[in-house]
This record gives sequence, structure tokens and C-alpha cells, in this order.
Amino acid sequence: MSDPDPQQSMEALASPRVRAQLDEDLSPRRLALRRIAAANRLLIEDMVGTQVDPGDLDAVADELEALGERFRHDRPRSTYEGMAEAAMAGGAIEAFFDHSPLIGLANPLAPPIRIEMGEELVTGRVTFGAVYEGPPGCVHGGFVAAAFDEVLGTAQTYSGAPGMTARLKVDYRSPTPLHVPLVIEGRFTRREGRKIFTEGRILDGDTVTAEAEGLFVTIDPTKFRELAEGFDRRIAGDQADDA
Ligand SMILES: CCCCCCCC/C=C\CCCCCCCC(=O)SCCNC(=O)CCNC(=O)[C@H](O)C(C)(C)COP(=O)(O)OP(=O)(O)OC[C@H]1O[C@@H](n2cnc3c(N)ncnc32)[C@H](O)[C@@H]1OP(=O)(O)O
Repeated sequence: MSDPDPQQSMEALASPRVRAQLDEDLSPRRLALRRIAAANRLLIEDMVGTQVDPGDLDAVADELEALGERFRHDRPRSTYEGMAEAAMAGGAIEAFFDHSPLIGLANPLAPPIRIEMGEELVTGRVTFGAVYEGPPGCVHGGFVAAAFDEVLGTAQTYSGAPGMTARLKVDYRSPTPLHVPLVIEGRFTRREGRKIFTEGRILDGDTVTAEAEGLFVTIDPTKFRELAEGFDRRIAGDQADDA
């Protein structure tokens, strides 16, 4: 038996999360939405602890409200536009991850975490800014857990049959600092039937700030489509009610 072609196995591992972070082959709309999100992210970050003259704050609020009018819509809308059913069969689902609250380059709430996938190790790189503050100068524990969910959620794809998070255990070992480049490691450890076991840690240099174990349960991929379709139906229902 010949050894697996490393190039091929890397391609097999290339997750939509990783592809979602490339700037290649993006439509002008997606590129612009990423720019808007980046500007928005910076705005939110700089707003915390702003030195703007208190007398100018109302004028700034007026400007922001006027800008907000350009994006205003009065009910939730689907972000799945352009995601044909074929997307679930291996097409371009990375547009979905553009909106991820953790890695999404078109989502200003996302720090964003940058994901790399090695042969066995998933590495997330992130610097949490002021808006993620929990204890003074430190990342809020809920965001630490969210970061693990994303990175372990990527690591579980090495099982070949990924699913949804069933359980996430986090041990907070030492405070996780803001404004410092952090490395989040995630590994797939074993699979028992539908249960997929993962573990990970967050590193600030050599210091382990947190460790986690994640249990994922394999689901039929069509469940994601059902969730998306259910969401679309709920929105459509709301709109019909309002009509
Ligand atoms: C057009 C649009 C297209 C979109 C494109 C989409 C592409 C999408 C691709 C990727 C998206 C990824 C997005 C990132 C997300 C990051 C990860 C998350 O945040 S996920 C959100 C948080 N998680 C949930 O909301 C799950 C809620 N829970 C459930 O839905 C169910 O509980 C589920 C599926 C987890 C399991 O339910 P069951 O009915 O299928 O399976 P049962 O029989 O209950 O469990 C199976 C085994 O697992 C154990 N198990 C289940 N839950 C457990 C738990 N909490 N602790 C310990 N064991 C547990 C059970 O004891 C059982 O074990 P025994 O086989 O008997 O040994």
C-alpha cells in the first residue's frame, strides 16, 4: 500500500473555515462587506475608552444613527443568500462562515480568530480587544469558551463525520490577557460511534491560560440545511404576519 499523498490529504482537510479566510475569488459584495465589518470592528474597539470630547459625543451619535439608517431593516433576514442546496454537497459553504461570530471576516463581532489546519493540530490565532473584557485586562470567560467551541469544532472535522457541540468543559488556569496574541490549539482525540472527543488549550506565550474538552455528536449533514430552512421559514412567517 502506498503512503497517502500529503498534498491530497491536506486538500481533504481544507475546511470551509480555512477557505473562508482567503481573499481569493470573492465577489465585490463580499469584499465590500468584509471592509465594512473591519471598519465597524475597529470603530467598536476604539469606542471603548474613547477620548472624544464629551461635548462632541452627541454629534458622533447623530452621525452613527444616520449611517445606521443606510443598513436599517426592521426584521431578521437570512444571511444564506446564494447558498444553494448544492452548498451542502461540498460547494462554496465558506460564505456561511463569513458571518461567524468567531471567525467571520464579514461579522464585526468576530475578533476574528484565524484558523489554520495542520495534519493533526488546529491552530487558532487571535488577539482579543477591549470589547471582550471580563476581569480587568482579561478576556471574559464566556468568550474563552466560545473560542474553544470554534477551534474544537474545527478539530472535530478530522473525525470525518462532524456534528454539533454536545458538551464543552473549560478549565480556566490563569487569566487570559487582552491585547496579546494568543494561540488556541485544538485536537481530535477519538471517536466512539457518533461521539467525537476533542481537547484544546489556550497559550499566552508559554503560559497555558485555559484548557478544554469538547464532545461533539455526529449529525446528518442535512440537519444543518433543516436548521437553515427552519430559520428562513420563521422569518418568512414573521414577514407574512406583518404584511
Ligand atoms: C443553506 C445554509 C447552509 C448552511 C451551511 C452549514 C454548514 C455548516 C457546517 C458547520 C457549521 C458549524 C457551525 C459552528 C458551530 C460550532 C459548534 C456549535 O456551537 S454547535 C451549537 C451548540 N450545540 C447545539 O446547539 C447542540 C444542541 N444539541 C443537540 O442538537 C443534540 O443534543 C445533539 C445533536 C448534540 C445530540 O442529540 P441526538 O439526539 O442526535 O443524539 P443523542 O442520542 O442524544 O446522543 C448521542 C450520544 O451522545 C451522548 N451525549 C449527547 N449529549 C451529551 C452530553 N451533553 N454529554 C455527554 N454525552 C452526551 C449520548 O449519551 C449518546 O451517547 P451513546 O451513543 O448513548 O453512548
